[in-house]
Amino acid sequence: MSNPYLSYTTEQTCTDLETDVHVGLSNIQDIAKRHTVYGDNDLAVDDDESIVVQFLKQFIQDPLILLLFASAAISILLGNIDDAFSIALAIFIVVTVGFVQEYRSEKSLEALNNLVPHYCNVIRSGVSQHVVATKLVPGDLISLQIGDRVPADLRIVDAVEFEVDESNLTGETNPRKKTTEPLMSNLPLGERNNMAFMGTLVRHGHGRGIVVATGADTEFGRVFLTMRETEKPKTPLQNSMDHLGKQLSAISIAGIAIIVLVGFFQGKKWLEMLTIGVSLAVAAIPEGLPIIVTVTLALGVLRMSKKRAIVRRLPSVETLGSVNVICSDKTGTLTMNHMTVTKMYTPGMTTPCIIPDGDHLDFSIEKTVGMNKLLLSAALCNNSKRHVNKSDAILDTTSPWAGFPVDVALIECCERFGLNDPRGSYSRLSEMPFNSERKYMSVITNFNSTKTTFMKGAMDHVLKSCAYYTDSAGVQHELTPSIRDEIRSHEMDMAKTGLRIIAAASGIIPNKLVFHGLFGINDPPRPYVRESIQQLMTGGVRIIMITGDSIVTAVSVARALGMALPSSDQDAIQNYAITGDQLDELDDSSIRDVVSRAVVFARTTPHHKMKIVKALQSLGDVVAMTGDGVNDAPALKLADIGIAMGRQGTDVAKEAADMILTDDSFATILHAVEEGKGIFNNIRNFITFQLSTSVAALSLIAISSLFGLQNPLNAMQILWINILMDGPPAQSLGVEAVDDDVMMKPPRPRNAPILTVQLLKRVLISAFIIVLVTTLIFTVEKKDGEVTARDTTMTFTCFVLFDMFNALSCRSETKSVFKLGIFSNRMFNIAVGGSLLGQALVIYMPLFQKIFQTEALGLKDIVTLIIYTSSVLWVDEIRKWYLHRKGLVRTKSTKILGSV
Ligand SMILES: Nc1ncnc2c1ncn2[C@@H]1O[C@H](COP(=O)(O)OP(=O)(O)OP(=O)(O)O)[C@@H](O)[C@H]1O
Ligand SMILES: [Ca+2]
Repeated sequence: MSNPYLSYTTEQTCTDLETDVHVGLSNIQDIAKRHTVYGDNDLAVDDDESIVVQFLKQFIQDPLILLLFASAAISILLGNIDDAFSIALAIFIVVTVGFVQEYRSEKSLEALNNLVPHYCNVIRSGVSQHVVATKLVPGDLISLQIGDRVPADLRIVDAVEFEVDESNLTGETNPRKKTTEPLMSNLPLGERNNMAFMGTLVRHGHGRGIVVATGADTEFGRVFLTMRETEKPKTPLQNSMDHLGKQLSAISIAGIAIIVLVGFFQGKKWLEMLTIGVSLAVAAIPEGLPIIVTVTLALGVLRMSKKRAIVRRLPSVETLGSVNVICSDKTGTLTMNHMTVTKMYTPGMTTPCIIPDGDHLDFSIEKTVGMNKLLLSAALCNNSKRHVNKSDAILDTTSPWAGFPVDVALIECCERFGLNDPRGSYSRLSEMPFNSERKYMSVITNFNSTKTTFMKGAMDHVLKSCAYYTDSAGVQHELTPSIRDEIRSHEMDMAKTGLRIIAAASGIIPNKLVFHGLFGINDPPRPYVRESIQQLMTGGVRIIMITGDSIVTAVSVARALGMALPSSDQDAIQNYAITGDQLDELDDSSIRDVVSRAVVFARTTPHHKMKIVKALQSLGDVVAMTGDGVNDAPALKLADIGIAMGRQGTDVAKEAADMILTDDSFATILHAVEEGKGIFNNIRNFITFQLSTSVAALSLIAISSLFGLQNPLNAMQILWINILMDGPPAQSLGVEAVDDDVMMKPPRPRNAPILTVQLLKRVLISAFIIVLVTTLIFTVEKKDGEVTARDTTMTFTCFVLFDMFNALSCRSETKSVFKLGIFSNRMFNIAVGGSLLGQALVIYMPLFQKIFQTEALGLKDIVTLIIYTSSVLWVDEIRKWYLHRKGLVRTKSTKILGSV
């Protein structure tokens, strides 16, 4: 499809869209009108099918339901209207419960899509504003910089080394350079160089563009609409659940076929056998299993989002429980990224001068000429800006300055020494901006018509460019090797206390600058990081720090945070820490050796992150990696779980990541890993519950058929049991709160099966008890030889109560429900309460009595049944107690005892 804006000049584009290339749209009413015409700039599409149609579809989708309908029809033909009515009602209930669950699962999946709002910078009335991208309208003027996601389809009106990565739209992996020139209007998507498309990512430079299409009208919107038709990819867990479901179906159908055949040969009524067979199939096949898994995953993700971790892809939830290495950057994730200068050093000082804490500007430190030169370089080589708008601040500081935290710390230090921002009097001729590869910043300025270079940054980089130094009196000397050593040893001393070191220099000859001294900058650890690291480590997760900072500073901070380092600095630095440069000199096998034991990677550039992740993965580790920058994106993609910083991270990093931390804090990763492990436990718990019910129901009928007994449960009762098994009680096991002890368990191996021997044993034990006791009750009740309504009611109620007690004990695999708190899962209480109420209606309400062929039971009956059926809980409690006694379960308390 051609696009007219391709061939328009920028002026024509503006005229056509009635906007301005410099100030953007200005009229608020006009913007509102455009918004009503074009709608929100997003891709949310209404479901084309009404909820009623979706519901009705359920009746014809499942072959088993159709079979049930058939048996209802046959019942009518044979004149058994009552039976037909009962079956029809049962179908209705089964389908409704299934539908409600599926509908809920879809709604919660939809909610996931709306968790990460996109922001963008729009210029309206000439003022730049940070707004949610959904509010954009055609004609809006957008400014974009490196790391941004393009919020709508734009005709570019301004481009400075502007390169956009369009791989998610065109598949082309090389970023495309953009221009403002008019082109032919029928170019293919990949060659439309004067346009930027929604969802693509800015990789270089900066630019501006006019919105020409929003929402579903964008190129991405078109692709999205066709994409929606194709099925959503499933997570590995969902796939294995589908697989498990199929296997169980095959087994059940074989079993049911045998039951029906045997019954038939025994001369039972074939219609009754057919109905029971089909109901049993409905009950024994856990068709609800995949749905409950999806809902559990989705609800887990929503819960995590409340704890500030936003999972962008459902499969990541599963991976979280398997993560055994977390690579974290230091600044901003482990530390606050809130920096203050606490020490200053100029050559000649015996000890660095300590800058007292506090806000007051007047303090009694004599500012030497040398210190003044140091401060001046730091102030001139600085990009911090005064806040225009307080609400713009991304950081929680009260500082009136915005910019790189190092720059802010330095300019604030200058202010405290009474040096007011001197940048106005020195015009800046050029700049080498700071980035994580360069590790310094320098500017060339013009003052009184002399060109002077000012530089600040990591010490090694600065010292390399210096040939002289100034002493406290400001006198210039040659930088001899012995002075260099002296400076290094002071740097070392300051870094050992965890301070980040920034050196500063200035001079007229670019490669022979004059060294002025060092700043020691404090960046306190974030709260709870130490505790989180501790908990993760006890849970068998290795924590690795990967930082751009110096090795000494990094080791010191790592140790303060309780990471696994020896107490001697020498030992720690030599054996457990390594710099990026050293890493570059190693071959693949030595790298693997290093990453298997190193705790700190210092002076790294973003490409080292990839190397480290690759090496860890080749060792079989499941790696989580944090990052924020454009250059971190490849490593984030590569890691098993890429974690982007929601506040300070770029859109590029966020798009590459699987999870986003909305508070940028390491402690949040702990919560996410906890949830990941917990969700997996919950899934296993309800599988245990469903399987034991299913096995018990199937065996009960099978046994009575094989021994030529009458059926202990009729079709309606079996269907009712199915609702309990597949429905609310099972689902409520999926939202069980994460157990405290979960972090004591080691991460789950990458491909660990869900059905373990232990789980199957537990299923079989419970099923065995249920079948045994239920058969017993049935035989005792029908002593008179005749199966009466009372007999089946007792058997039926017995089975249902068993199911409830079984659900209760399935709330945890290893922990006593009395320790969990019997009423601590609210959804469980509601589900079980509802089920019991339903059961009461079924046996006491005349209408239902007729349908289910039941009879009212006396209080004594109920008490007897409760006593019998609680056995399944007691036996499981004994099993749990035994596990603890044998020390087969690690809990918080055993660990604490063990470590004392
Ligand atoms: N704004 C700046 N100007 C000049 N030099 C800087 C600036 N910020 C940091 N540095 C220097 O660059 C070094 C490395 O910074 P870099 O940004 O690579 O690490 P970081 O990203 O802050 O740390 P981490 O990787 O732990 O988040 C610092 O140790 C410091 O010496
Ligand atoms: Ca960083």
